[in-house]
Amino acid sequence: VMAFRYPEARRDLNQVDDYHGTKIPDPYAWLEDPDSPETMAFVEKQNQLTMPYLEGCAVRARFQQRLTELYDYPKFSCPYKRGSRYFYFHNAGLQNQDVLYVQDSLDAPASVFFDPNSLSEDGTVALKMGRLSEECEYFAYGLSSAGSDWVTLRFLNPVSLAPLPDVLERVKFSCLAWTHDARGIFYNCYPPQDGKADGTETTSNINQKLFYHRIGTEQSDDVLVAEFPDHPKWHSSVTVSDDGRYAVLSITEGCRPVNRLWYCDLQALPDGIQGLLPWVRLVDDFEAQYSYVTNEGSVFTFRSNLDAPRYRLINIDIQNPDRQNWTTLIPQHEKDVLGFVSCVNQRHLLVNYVHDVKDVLQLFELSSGRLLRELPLDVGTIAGVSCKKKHSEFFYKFTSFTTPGIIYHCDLSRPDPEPRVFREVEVKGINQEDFLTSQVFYPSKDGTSIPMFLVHARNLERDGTNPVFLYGYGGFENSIQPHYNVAYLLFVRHLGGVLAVANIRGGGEYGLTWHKAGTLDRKQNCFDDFQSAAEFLIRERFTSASRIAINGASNGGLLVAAACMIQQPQLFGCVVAEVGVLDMLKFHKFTIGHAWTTDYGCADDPEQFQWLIKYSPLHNLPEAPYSGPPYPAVLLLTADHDDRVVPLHTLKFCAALQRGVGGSPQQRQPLLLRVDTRSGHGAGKPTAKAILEDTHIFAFIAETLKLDWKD
Ligand SMILES: O=C([C@@H]1CCCN1C(=O)CCCN1C(=O)NC(c2ccccc2)(c2ccccc2)C1=O)N1CCCC1
Repeated sequence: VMAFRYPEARRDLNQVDDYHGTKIPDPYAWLEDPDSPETMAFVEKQNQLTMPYLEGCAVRARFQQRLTELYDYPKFSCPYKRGSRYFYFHNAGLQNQDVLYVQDSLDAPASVFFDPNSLSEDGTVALKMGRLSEECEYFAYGLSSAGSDWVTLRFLNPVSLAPLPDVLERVKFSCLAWTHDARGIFYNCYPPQDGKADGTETTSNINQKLFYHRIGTEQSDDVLVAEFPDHPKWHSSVTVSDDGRYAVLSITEGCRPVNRLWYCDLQALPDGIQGLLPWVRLVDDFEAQYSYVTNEGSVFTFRSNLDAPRYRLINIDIQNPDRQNWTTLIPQHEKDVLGFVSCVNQRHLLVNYVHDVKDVLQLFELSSGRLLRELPLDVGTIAGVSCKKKHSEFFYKFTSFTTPGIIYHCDLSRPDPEPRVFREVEVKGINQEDFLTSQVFYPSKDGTSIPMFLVHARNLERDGTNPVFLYGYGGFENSIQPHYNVAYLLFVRHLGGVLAVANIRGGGEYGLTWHKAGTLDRKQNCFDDFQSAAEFLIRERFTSASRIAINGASNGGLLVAAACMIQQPQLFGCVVAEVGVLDMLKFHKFTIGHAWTTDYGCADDPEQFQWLIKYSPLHNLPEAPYSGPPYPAVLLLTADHDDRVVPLHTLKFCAALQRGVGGSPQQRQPLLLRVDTRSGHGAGKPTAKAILEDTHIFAFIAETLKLDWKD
């Protein structure tokens, strides 16, 4: 008898697509319409099966109570000095959204500047972006609802807090750059589209445009300053230079770390910004990335990966723009990756390096590129920096798996500038001494050495029985560095687990070569690296296959749900796949999916179709009747307003999984789907939803791996 009766899902056997001569059935294509009664019924039935199971997990109540207790600690961002005042984000502990405060000095009383919690009952309206004009005349801010990428821009007077009537709609993936005269702001928006635009639609986002909005005017009067009708996939982003003179335009196509670099001398515009700007095309190809750092007159400094996969700083004098005149300000490091770079104190550069996935912070001289000093930092990650060229002081926030956050303050105008602890946050109830963080390097299938962080109790017995929570991402040059997560610590402390974070290829941990090695026709390297992590943990007697839970979200959902579960079902005991990319043949058709072809390729291309069909989760599941090794327990998560990775990926995959594997009598472990509502891909998720989701994830892991709570 089957352990679970899964909801029936209609299979439309007439739905067969032809990919360059190969016929591919797509029987659940009807699930691609989020608004059809049939799809809504499918979602309802899945939640009706899953929610009772999750509520019924033995440790759920205990985990939720403990997680809520430990989550309830005060959180602070670095302070940002704007004008004569300081602004910072703060969360008392369980507030759904962080609140923006302002104070006249670092030790003056603070008052609420902007509180997104007042904008919705359930905390699902989030402050996605905010920008004060140069002299603090105005505050521009973007709100998103229910987890969608769509943003509405509004403005307020930063002293009186009085709202302005200006409202800008259809904003998405936008820059927010004031001209220094504070008369207006550059931003991006999309043309009007048929149907909804609330984050539940799957309509493709193309033809993004760049506008200049003058304060006090209607959005319909905004000045179109850049558009690319011949390149519907292009994104543009403006930075106004530190001296306020130049609009620096970065043009990207998809998610490759490369961009064109155009600029406009705003002072040379006879009548100001009246139409398409006379952009000067400093770099007009997609060979490398150029990120504006600062400029001294006509000499611009860029962080670039041109002939430097681990990045370097180059200077370009726009009066002599030919490539042979470009110079190197800070050469590429022979091992470490150049991270963020910010100008501070007029003549210094605050420079971050990543050394074996751990952050380093150094101060350089802008004029010479000379290293001045290293700033002290424990083993971990810089979670935030606040500095401006015109300020002599700066702040940076340190975090790690066991440190919630330490904010440092450094003032370079002092004779002996030493960073000092500005704010250190403690978490009641967690003793940092209980945990041991280590970094190991393990061989992947092709012999490549892969870094992995481990966090476990000091007295861990390596007897092969410890449960493991193995997390990975593996794409888009996204590096997974140590970060504080209370749920991870509860898994270690109360479920006796080992947290493992594998820095697999596709990320940016070792620069472009690491990223490229996990993309396109080499995407299988990500899956090999992740499977090798599990094999290493078993070989080193941390654990055994049935005790391993793997988790990943977004591109990480592809990693776990698909490649690892399907390719090695016997290697894992539990899989939690969040908002995953699971239909690799059709992802480019929905919302912003077309931007991901830079990592994945596209099934429209015959050669790339061959790469994708080999690992696409939806297309590599067993067909019923299945008699292979039982699958791990599976929890699939998605949400109705996820317009980054639309829920259809997960819905179709769930239907195919439950039919292909769920019908087998050997399949004792659950294969479940939970679709959340008024929730999206993750950004801006309210605290209440985040706690509930982490509770469900770890309660499911505890239940299916049969873990007991230990106080
Ligand atoms: O969500 C994602 C991927 C991962 C990184 C951002 N992303 C995105 O899909 C971002 C979507 C929109 N977007 C671009 O298409 N280019 C970005 C960009 C930002 C960060 C990294 C790469 C590109 C951009 C826009 C304007 C100016 C400059 C850059 C951007 O925000 N995925 C979901 C699953 C697979 C990949």
